[in-house]
Formats: sequence, structure tokens, C-alpha cells
Amino acid sequence: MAASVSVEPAGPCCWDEPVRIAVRGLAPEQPVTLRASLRDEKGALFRAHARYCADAGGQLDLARAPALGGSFAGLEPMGLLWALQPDRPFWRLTKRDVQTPLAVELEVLDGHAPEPGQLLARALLERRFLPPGVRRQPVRAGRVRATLFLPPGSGPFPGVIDIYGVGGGLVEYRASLLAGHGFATMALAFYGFEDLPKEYGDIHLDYFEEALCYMIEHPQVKGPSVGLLGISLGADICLSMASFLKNISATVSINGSGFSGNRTIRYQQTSIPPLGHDLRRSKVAFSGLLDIVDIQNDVVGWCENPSMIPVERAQGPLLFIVGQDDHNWRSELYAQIISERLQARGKDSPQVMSYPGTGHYIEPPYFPVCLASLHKLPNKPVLWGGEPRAHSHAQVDAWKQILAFFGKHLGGAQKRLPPKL
Ligand SMILES: CCCCCCCCCCCCCC(=O)SCCNC(=O)CCNC(=O)[C@H](O)C(C)(C)COP(=O)(O)OP(=O)(O)OC[C@H]1O[C@@H](n2cnc3c(N)ncnc32)[C@H](O)[C@@H]1OP(=O)(O)O
Repeated sequence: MAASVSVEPAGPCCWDEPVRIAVRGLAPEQPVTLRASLRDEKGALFRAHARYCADAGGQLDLARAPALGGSFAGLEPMGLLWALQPDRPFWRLTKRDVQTPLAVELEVLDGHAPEPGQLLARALLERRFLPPGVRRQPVRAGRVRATLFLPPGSGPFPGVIDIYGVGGGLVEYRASLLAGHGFATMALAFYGFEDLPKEYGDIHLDYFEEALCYMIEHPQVKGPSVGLLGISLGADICLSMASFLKNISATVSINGSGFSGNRTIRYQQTSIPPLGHDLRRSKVAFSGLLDIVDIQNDVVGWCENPSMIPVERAQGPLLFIVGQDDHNWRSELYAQIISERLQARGKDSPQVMSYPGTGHYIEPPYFPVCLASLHKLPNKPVLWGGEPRAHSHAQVDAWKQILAFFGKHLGGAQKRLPPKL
């Protein structure tokens, strides 16, 4: 019998959904190598491989069989996706056009030799970023440059604003995936897109207030308040919005700092001066990579430092997703300072999910960890941190936590049915 690969659920799947991969028709105990590859929209090739042995019946189920080595080892049913690494140095897997899927090619090769053996079977996984029925609406309203993703159904839906960080542009893939879980999600650009400022400058919260008003007034967004989700600088913008603006009922910070970083945050008469940094504290790591984890200035005055965002003013609960191996800055320490600030002011401690072996770039599930890539501020490749297996597991858990947190505090999201595995 010829070998064949089966993937469940069959057909196209969302990028954040797990799949069950199995191979049938092998010889009993046959050694095989599984290879995965994908090409991103810029032509960069990402690859992973793992060695396995079929069972006594000539079957191989990645949910039951441990990988014996390769890009990863052990029982990792989704390892061939999260372990994908780019051939191009310091390249990050990202998705620019969410309307097209990424295709992951799976190949089953005979044997474990370093050189590939005979090709036994092949399959193509179509991984979508625009979940079925999600509507994508470009937003050009006043100064706001964004895309709103509306879940399938009639609504209104609980709303979330999603903000990325340094690098700018309009990053849509996390917002589009979140909409697949029942949240009307706005991917919000704030620089480096169309007529927005070309460079990252002071953070003017009135721009973000305009985006918030757009969401609250939208007939498909359930009022009276929305949630916020941000990573890195985007997380600090979310924390600032929650501290100064009304109608925000839940805020998630992924590896934010809780400080005004190296630009001033401004709202009406208030300004928060930057903590600042000293590039002389950066280290050169392997391959000439910069390690900037310690370049932020020391937090003099601890939780009373004037560069801190006054998070105690936030109306709704806060969730901090923290990578303990974050090399952009010390997210774990900053989450502790924020907790102490809240407690010192008689507020509840925030929920902190702190993940070992996890770096700065915590993305939705199954994105391969980006260990290093161009940082637009020093304009050099920097180390982001993370150990691939731990980081990948953290991404899966963090996504569940984020969905549960928004589900609880924004209420009423329609659950997408989990695939039957
Ligand atoms: C000063 C020292 C630091 C101070 C720090 C302390 C203060 C801390 C302050 C706060 C710290 C907070 C820290 C944080 O917030 S860091 C973390 C958060 N990061 C983000 O949120 C990123 C969001 N934005 C993006 O990723 C971009 O918009 C993307 C990449 C999607 C498009 O972006 P854009 O449309 O602009 O791209 P381009 O096509 O014109 O290419 C431009 C260049 O970009 C490079 N590139 C492109 N794609 C990739 C890729 N896939 N892999 C690797 N590199 C990639 C490439 O070299 C290319 O140049 P070239 O090869 O074409 O010549």
C-alpha cells in the first residue's frame, strides 16, 4: 500500500488552529523523516524537519508518536509548524495580506539518513488568516487608519483594539484571527502607514481616542466599552489608553513595560517623560547580534518613577503576558513594578501570566519563534529571546488566556467550535 498523509480537520484551517497529522501505509516500525516548508510573501523559505518511526501497524500519528530528533524532539503534534525557521538570517514570519493563506508543504521521506530518502507521500496545509465569514473593512475615518474585522453573524460583537509596536505599519493578522473567535477587532496603525507620521514620535493619545470613539459608535460593536490588546510599544500605548481614556473595560499587555519608553506620552495637559536608554549598555551577542535587554535606564524611585504610566487609573482589569526570556527589555521585572504600584495605591493586583523560556515576540499560536530580527530603532538585528519549544507552548497558552480574559470581561463572544481532534 502506498503511504499517504492525512490531516484533520481536512481542508483549509485558521493559522491558530491545531491539526492532527498522521501517515498511513508505512511498513511496520519504518523510520521516516517528515519535512515542512513554507514560503512567505517576500519569498523567504521557512523549513523544519523531524525523525519518526511508524508503529507496528505501519501508522504514524503525530499526536501519539514522539519525534526522535531533528528541528525538535518529543511529543509535539504541531512541532512541524512552530519549529519552522527561515533560511534568510534574522527573518520573522509575518503575514501582510490576511486575505490570502500561507501554504505549508508536508513531505514524508524514507529513512533517517542526513540526506533525504525517497519521497513517500506529500500533503499541502492551507493555513488561513481570515477565518470563514469574517468581514474585513478598511477604516479611513478622520485621522484613523485601521482595519476592522467583524465576526460572522449579525452582531453587535464585543470590541477589541489591537496595536503592534516599533516597526509601524498596519499589522492585521492577529486582529483577523481574533475576529474568528467572536470579537470585532480593529487593527490600528499609528505610524509608518499611508498619511500617518513616517517615523515613531511622541505618543499622542488623542489619536487613539479617535479610534476608540470610532469603535464605540460602530453599530456592530457592543458598547459601552471595548478591550485593548497590544505587544511591546503597542502594549504601553494600550496601558496609557486604559489609564487616561474612558470606555475601556479590559486591557492585555504582551511584553509591555508600563513606562513611557523613549518618547513622551501626551494627553491633553498631561505628559509622561520617557525613561530613556543608554546604548552603551547594549552587548554584542553571537553573530554580531545586539542584545539590548539592559539598555533602558534604571527605574529610579521604583514604582514612583515619573516615567511610569499611571495604570492605577485604569477602570477595567489588566492582563500581563510576560516572557521571562524577553531580550527587548525586562518585562518580568516591569510587571512586578506595575503590580507593586497598583498595590501601593490600594488596587487589585493584575493578572500576570509569566512564561519561562519565552521571548519578546509572543504571537498567536504556531507562529515560529522569532529569535532575532531587525529592530527599527537601532536599525540593527537584535536578540528577542525565547527557546523555541517553551516559547511555542507559551503562545498557545497565552492565546487561550487572552480569549478567556476578553470573553469574561467584554462578554458574549460567540465561540468558534474547536476542531474535533
Ligand atoms: C535606539 C535603540 C533602541 C531603543 C530601545 C529602547 C526604547 C524602547 C522603546 C520601545 C521599544 C518597543 C519595541 C517594539 O515595539 S518591538 C516589537 C513589536 N514589533 C512590531 O510590532 C512590528 C510591527 N510591524 C512590523 O512588523 C512591520 O510593519 C512589518 C515587518 C510587518 C512590515 O514592515 P515594513 O512594511 O516597514 O517592511 P518593508 O517591507 O518596507 O521592509 C523594511 C525592512 O524591514 C525588514 N523586514 C521586513 N520584513 C521583515 C521580516 N518579515 N522579517 C525581518 N525583517 C523584515 C527588512 O530589513 C526590510 O528592509 P529591506 O531588506 O527591504 O531593505
